[in-house]
Amino acid sequence: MKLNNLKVHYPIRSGFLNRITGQVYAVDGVDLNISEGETVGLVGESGSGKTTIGKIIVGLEQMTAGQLIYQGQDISKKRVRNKIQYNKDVQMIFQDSMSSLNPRKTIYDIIAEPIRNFEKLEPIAEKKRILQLLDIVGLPQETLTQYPHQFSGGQRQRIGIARAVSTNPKLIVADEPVSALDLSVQAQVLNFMKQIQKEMNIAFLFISHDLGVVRHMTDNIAVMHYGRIVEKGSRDAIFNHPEHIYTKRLLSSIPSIDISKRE
Ligand SMILES: Nc1ncnc2c1ncn2[C@@H]1O[C@H](COP(=O)(O)OP(=O)(O)OP(=O)(O)O)[C@@H](O)[C@H]1O
Repeated sequence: MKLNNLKVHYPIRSGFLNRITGQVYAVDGVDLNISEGETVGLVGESGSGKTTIGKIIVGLEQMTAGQLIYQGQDISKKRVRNKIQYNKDVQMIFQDSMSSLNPRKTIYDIIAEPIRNFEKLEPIAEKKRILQLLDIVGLPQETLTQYPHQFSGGQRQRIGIARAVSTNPKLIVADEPVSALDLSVQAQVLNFMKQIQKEMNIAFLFISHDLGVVRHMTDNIAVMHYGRIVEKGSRDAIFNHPEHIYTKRLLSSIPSIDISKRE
C-alpha cells in the first residue's frame, strides 16, 4: 500500500448563512508505504491527522487530492476497488468496541457479517470458520449466542479483532485499539494482535498517541504533526536517535514505555 501526496481538507463553515470561511488541513501532503506483513506505526498528538489517514485507507472518508496505490492500482476509483476486492483485503479495528459492535446483534452475526459480504459460504462452513476465529482470539464457543454488552472491554476488542480478520485481510488499520482498555489487559490484546499477524501475514497500520504501545508493536514509524509527516524511520532509529524536535518532545512525554510492566 502506498499513499502519494495524500491531502484531506475539510471546509470550515460559520455564520448565519453557514458559508465556507476556511479549510482545515487535516492531512496535507502525506507519503507513506506499508509493505506486506509489516507494522507501521503512525504517531502524533490529538488532531495531527492520524485517524483521517486511517479512514481514507478503509474508504470511510474521501481524499481531497493524492493517490492510494494498492497492488499497483490506484484505488481512489470505486470500480478499481471492487475489481480487486480491496474492501475485503483492508479492514479496521476501532478504539471504541462498544460503539463499533452492533448491540442488537449476536457475536455470531457480528463476526459473520464481513464473511457474508464477501464470500458465499454454506451455513456449516460458515459456522466452522467462525468457531476457528473465536478460537484464534481465545474466546469460548458460548460467546456466539451472546451480545456485546455481556463482555468486558478487552473481550469486546478481541471480538472486533475476530471480525476484522474474518475475511483474511492483507492490511488492518488499527486506530488506538487498546487505549480504551485497562492497562492490565492492553498487553494481552496487543499480544493477540501480534500472534495473529504472524500467523496470517497481515500488515498493520497502527495508529496511536501512546509511544509505549507503538514501540511494542511496530517495525517502522511515521511521526505526524499538523497534517504532515515530520519524521519517518525504523522503530529503533526513531526511539534511539530522533531527529525532529517534535519527535523529541513526543518521546520525552511518555509515561511508561515498557508494555510488559503494564501487565
Ligand atoms: N469531519 C470533519 N470535519 C471537519 N474537521 C475535521 C473532521 N474530521 C477531522 N477534522 C479535523 O481534522 C484534524 C485531524 O483530525 P484527526 O481525527 O485525523 O486527528 P488525530 O490525530 O487522529 O487525533 P485523535 O488522536 O484525537 O483522534 C483535526 O483538526 C480535526 O478537528
